[in-house]
Amino acid sequence: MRIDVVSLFPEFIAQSAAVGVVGRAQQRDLLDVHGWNPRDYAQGGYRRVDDRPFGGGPGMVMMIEPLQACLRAAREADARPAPVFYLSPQGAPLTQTRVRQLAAMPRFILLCGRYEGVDERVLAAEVDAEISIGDYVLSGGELAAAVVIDAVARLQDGALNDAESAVQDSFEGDGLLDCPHYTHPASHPLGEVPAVLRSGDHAAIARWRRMQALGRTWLRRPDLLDEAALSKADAQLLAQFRREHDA
Ligand SMILES: CN(C)c1cccc(CNc2ccc(C(N)=O)cn2)c1
Repeated sequence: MRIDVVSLFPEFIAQSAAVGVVGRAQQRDLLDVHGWNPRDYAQGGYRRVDDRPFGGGPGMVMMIEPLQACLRAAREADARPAPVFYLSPQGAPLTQTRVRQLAAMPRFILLCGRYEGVDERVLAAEVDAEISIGDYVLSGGELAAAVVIDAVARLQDGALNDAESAVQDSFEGDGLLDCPHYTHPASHPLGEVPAVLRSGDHAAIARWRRMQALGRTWLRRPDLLDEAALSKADAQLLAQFRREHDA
């Protein structure tokens, strides 16, 4: 998979994509992240990339020309068609379902805004969809781009080794929150590890973990818990959790 990122700070993107799971995915040729700087496509001595907003008001707006030239260069760097996604607070909220869709694409381009954003005509002409990583404002789209890249990278086949891919089975797999996790020591002043996890009874362990995931989703994020989507076994486990919780 190839991801091209248009940003005034491409070094930020390159550095964040060089470490951890994303860096390893690149080393394994599962992913290619390329940064592009609109300033390299700005004409004139000052290499201007932003200007004052029409209609007045604070801040600056990123200009059309450098962005359009930079997007063209990024698009033409690879023969495959490339959707362009703009990271902005006005975008569609990023969900794991959306991450799975993005992770299945051969390539896409991420456009990172700075200042007050980009000229609306660029969005209309060049951007296929806007993505928001949450309802808050950052000083630039780069951190949001890094989030998208990380979430997509870990879904590439071969990116996670067995120890890490356990997480895929929980929230990412079925829309529930994760169950609690414990490791050595079994006894500690902070408390004991639940006995079931040390019982060796793998069916009971799987049931307990599922019940915990269902229960925690019910307690913390009932909006994620679509009763209809629950199997009969899930509904029974959740009912048992709620009985024990209310007891
Ligand atoms: C209107 N405005 C301030 C603005 C408009 C566009 C881009 C930016 C760059 N900052 C970002 C980008 C994304 C997110 C997110 N939530 O995904 C948060 N902040 C700011």
